[in-house]
Amino acid sequence: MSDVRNVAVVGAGSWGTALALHLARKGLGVGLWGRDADHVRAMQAEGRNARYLPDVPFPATLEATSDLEGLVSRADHVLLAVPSGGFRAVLHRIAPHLGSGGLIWATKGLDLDSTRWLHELVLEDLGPDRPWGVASGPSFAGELARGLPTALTLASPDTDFAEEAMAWLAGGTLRVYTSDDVVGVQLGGAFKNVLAIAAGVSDGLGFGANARAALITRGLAELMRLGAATGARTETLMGLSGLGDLVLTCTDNQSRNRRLGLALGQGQSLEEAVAAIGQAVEGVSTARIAVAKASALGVDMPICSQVARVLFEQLPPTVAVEELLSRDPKPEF
Ligand SMILES: NC(=O)C1=CN([C@@H]2O[C@H](COP(=O)(O)OP(=O)(O)OC[C@H]3O[C@@H](n4cnc5c(N)ncnc54)[C@H](OP(=O)(O)O)[C@@H]3O)[C@@H](O)[C@H]2O)C=CC1
Ligand SMILES: O=C(CO)COP(=O)(O)O
Repeated sequence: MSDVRNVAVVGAGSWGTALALHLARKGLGVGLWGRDADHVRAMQAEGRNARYLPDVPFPATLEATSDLEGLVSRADHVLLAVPSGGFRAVLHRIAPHLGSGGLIWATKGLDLDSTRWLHELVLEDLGPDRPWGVASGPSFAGELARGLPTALTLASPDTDFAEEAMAWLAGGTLRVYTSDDVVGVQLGGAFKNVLAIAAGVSDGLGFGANARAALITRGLAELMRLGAATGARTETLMGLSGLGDLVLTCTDNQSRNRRLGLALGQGQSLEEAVAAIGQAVEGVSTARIAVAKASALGVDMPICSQVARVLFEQLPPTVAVEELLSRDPKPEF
């Protein structure tokens, strides 16, 4: 039984709100920070997050706030759920105000400017003594928010902290597994978004189930090669935060990354598609990072590279697929 009573959830989008709802339903006191004061006032007045999860009312134990510094200074632990593009700035902002507890983030992505893993930013800002961990896995916000069964992996270099965090995060319909493979868990969560765009493009072009399954498995091969070059463990990439999340987001239209790909495959521009989705589509910036990592590490990532060319070089999706199919023959592994 955990003695954690108060958790600060930073980021009042879909995922932060879903996690906050889950924790509040477990009986924890949860403060949910949103950056937009008008949005926070609306959540306080309506007792729900009409912008991101309109159908799920807040329990009495969940309070929205725009006082970030006050919230994190009072919390036993902090759960960060902002998009990767805002991670660094929010981390800088909260670092001087954290209480004595740990930091967990549920962001999927890397730092675009530096292409560094988020745990490297955390170590730089919070130093070696602050316990931290990253939570990732196949988890659509709407499903967790509605109390549907979900499983995540929580990775931390500190095994005791991972077990403690698991105790207050898990329960009800959320099962949490621990891991110490912090690179593997971040790698799967981030780069599957690029592959979900690829699967969406394929389906948007009207290609069939064969093509989708090929993209998922050859995409997994790209994750494995990147993992081998960065120290991730194969079993992590075959687990919830790798294959689990890859299959989820490549096959279900709740995925915003897959929906972006569908729209591109059906002829929409990147700008039109991102605007229509209106929420974080992390695979766009992660596609740039994939190209940078593949080149810096000498890793072959043809699907991720073609996604980046479709996104940023106006390569027509049909040509991207033709080029993938006409690559030189080679052994599967
Ligand atoms: N949604 C999901 O099912 C899941 C999402 N994730 C991950 O969680 C992270 C957050 O995504 P999600 O909640 O879905 O995104 P949403 O688009 O639903 O919400 C984004 C939230 O972050 C805020 N925000 C946007 N940019 C910044 C910034 N620069 N600084 C501070 N806050 C910012 C937005 O504020 P505003 O409303 O004012 O724009 C909004 O509250 C992503 O990394 C995503 O991959 C992980 C698992 C599941
Ligand atoms: O990461 C997610 C589910 O695990 C959410 O995927 P999207 O960001 O593509 O919606």
